[in-house]
Amino acid sequence: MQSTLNRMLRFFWQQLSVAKGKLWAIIGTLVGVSVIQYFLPRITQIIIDQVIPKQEIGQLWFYIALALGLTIVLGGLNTISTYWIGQVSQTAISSLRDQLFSHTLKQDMAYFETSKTGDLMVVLTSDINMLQNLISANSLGLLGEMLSFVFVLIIMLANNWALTVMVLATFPLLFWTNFQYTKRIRAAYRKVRTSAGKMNNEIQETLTSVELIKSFATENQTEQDFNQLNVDNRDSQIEATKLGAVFSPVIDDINYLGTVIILGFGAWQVMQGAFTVGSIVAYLSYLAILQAPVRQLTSLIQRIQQAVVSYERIEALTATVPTITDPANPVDVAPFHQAVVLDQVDFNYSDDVPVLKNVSFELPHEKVIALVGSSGAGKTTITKLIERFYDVTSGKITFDGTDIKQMRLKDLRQQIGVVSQDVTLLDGTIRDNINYGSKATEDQIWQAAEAAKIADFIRSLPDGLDAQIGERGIRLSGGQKQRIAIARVFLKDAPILILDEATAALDNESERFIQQSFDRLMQERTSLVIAHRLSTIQNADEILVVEHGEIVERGTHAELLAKNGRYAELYEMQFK
Ligand SMILES: Nc1ncnc2c1ncn2[C@@H]1O[C@H](COP(=O)(O)OP(=O)(O)OP(=O)(O)O)[C@@H](O)[C@H]1O
Repeated sequence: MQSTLNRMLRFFWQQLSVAKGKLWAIIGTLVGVSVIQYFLPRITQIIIDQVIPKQEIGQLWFYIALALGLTIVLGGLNTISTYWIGQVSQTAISSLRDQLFSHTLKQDMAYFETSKTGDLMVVLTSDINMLQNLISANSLGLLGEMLSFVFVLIIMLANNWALTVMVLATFPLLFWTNFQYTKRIRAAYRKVRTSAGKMNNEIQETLTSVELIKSFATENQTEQDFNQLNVDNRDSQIEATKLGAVFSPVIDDINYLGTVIILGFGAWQVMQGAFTVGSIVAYLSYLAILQAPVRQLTSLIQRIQQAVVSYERIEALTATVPTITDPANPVDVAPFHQAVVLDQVDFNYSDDVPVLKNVSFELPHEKVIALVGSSGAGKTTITKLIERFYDVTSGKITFDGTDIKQMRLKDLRQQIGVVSQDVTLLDGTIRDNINYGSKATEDQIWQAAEAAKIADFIRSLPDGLDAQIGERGIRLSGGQKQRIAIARVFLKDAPILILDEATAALDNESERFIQQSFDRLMQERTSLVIAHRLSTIQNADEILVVEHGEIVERGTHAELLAKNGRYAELYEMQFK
C-alpha cells in the first residue's frame, strides 16, 4: 500500500510536471487566497477595535472599500485557481486515459480472451475516475485550505497562543467524528448503489423478457422478486439518511464547541484587558478557516485509499506487455505476388493442448485453397495464425518468402480481407459499417454494395445507406449482415481473402446471394476458404482436409473423391 502510494504520487508528479509553470502559478494564487483570507477578519477587527471607538468616518470608508476590494480579488483568485487546477488535472487524466486505451488496444488477442471485458471496463472507466477524483479541483483546493490553515494558525498562535491551543484541542475530536461518519456513510451508500443496481437489472430483465413472463404466467413471482429488491434499497437508503441525521448535528456541535471556547475564554480575556472584542470576532472567522480542511481531510484520506487500489489495477494493466508486436527492424514487403506458406506449423493456445500439428501448405497467388473438416478441427485457428493474431508455437509462416514475424503487423493485415462466420457490425449506419477502415466515396460504397449483392436491400430502406443498425435501428438477417461484411472487404481491396462460410442455416436464396458475392470478391484475388457446404468449393485449386489439427488429405475435389477417404465421407454425408 505504502509503496503503491509512493509510485502513484511519483506518477502524478510526472504527469503534472508537464505543466510546471502553471503549477507554480496555482500555488501563487493559493498563497494569495490565504493572505486575503487572513486580512478580511483582520479588517473587521480593526473596524471594531479602532475605527468605531475613535468614530473616524474617513477610516471607516477606507476599510470598507479595502474589504470590498479584497473580496473581489479573493473571488477572482478562487476562480482562476479552480480553473487552472481543473485544466491541469483534467489534462493529466485525459492523457492517462489515452495512454491506457492505446495500451489496451495493443494487447494480444490471447489477453482479451483471458480477461473479462467487465474487469477491463472497470479499469478504463471507474479506476481512472477514482484517480480523477483524487486530483480534482476539490482535493487540490484542499491544499489551498491547508495552506490557509498553517498561515492563519501561526498568526493566531502568535497573537493569542492560549486561546488558540484551547480551540485546537477540539480538532482531534472533530477529525475522529468526521472519519467515523465518512467511513459509515460510504459503506451505506455502497449498499444503496448495489441495491439500486440490482433493481435496475431486474427492471431491465423484466422489460426484455415480458413475453417469457406472460407465457409462463410468472407475474407474481417477478413482482415478489422486485419487491424484495425494492425493500432492500429502501432500507439502505433509510440507513444512509439515519447516519446523516445522527452525525451532522454531532459534527455541528463539535464545531460550535470551538465557537463557545472563543466566546467564553475570549470574553474572559477581554474582561482582563488581554484581548479585544474585535479580535473575538476575527477569531470566529479564523475558526471557520481552520475547521474547513479538518472536516475535509477524512474524505481526502478515503479518496487516496480508493485511488491506491485503482492505481494498482491500472499498473497491472500497463505491466502486461503484448508479445505480438512489430519487429524492431521490420522488412518492407512489396504487395503480395507469390505465396503465403505454412511450414511445419505447430500451435497450441494454452501450454499443453496441441491444436495444430505439423501443418504445411501453400496459398499461391490468385489461387483458391479450401479448408474442410469437422467442427473444432482447427480451420479457423489456421486463418488466425496467418493474420498473426497468435504466434506459431513452432514452424513458420512466410509471406512472399518473408517470415510474417519480420513484417509490420499493419503491412501484413492490410493485405488480408476477412469475412468470418460471426460478423461484427458496429452501432451506426450501414454506410459507417461498409466504409469501416476505408475512406470511400459514395459511388465506391454503392459499387461495393452492388458487388456484395446488398445494394437492392439498402435501396429498399427509407434511409438507405444512412439506416441505423442495431438495437434502435433495423434488424438484419444473418445473410444481410454477412453481405455488409463482404461489401466492407470489397472496399478494403486486399489481395488475400480469408472467407469463413456461415454455418448458420441460410435460406437458399440468401445462400445463393452470398455465394455470388463471394465469387465476385474472389475474382483476381488469393483466397483461403473455410467451407462448410462442400458444394461451394468444387472448383478450388486445392482442398485440405483438417482433422484434429492435422492435414489428413489434400487434392482437388475430383482427386479426393477418387481417393474415397475422409473427404469422400464428408461429401457423402452432405449429399446422400
Ligand atoms: N481462443 C482459443 N483459446 C483456446 N482454445 C481455442 C481457442 N479458439 C479455438 N480453440 C480450440 O481450438 C480447437 C480448434 O478450433 P477452431 O475454431 O480452429 O476449429 P474449426 O475447425 O474452425 O471449427 P468450426 O468449424 O466449428 O469453426 C478447438 O478445440 C477449440 O476449442
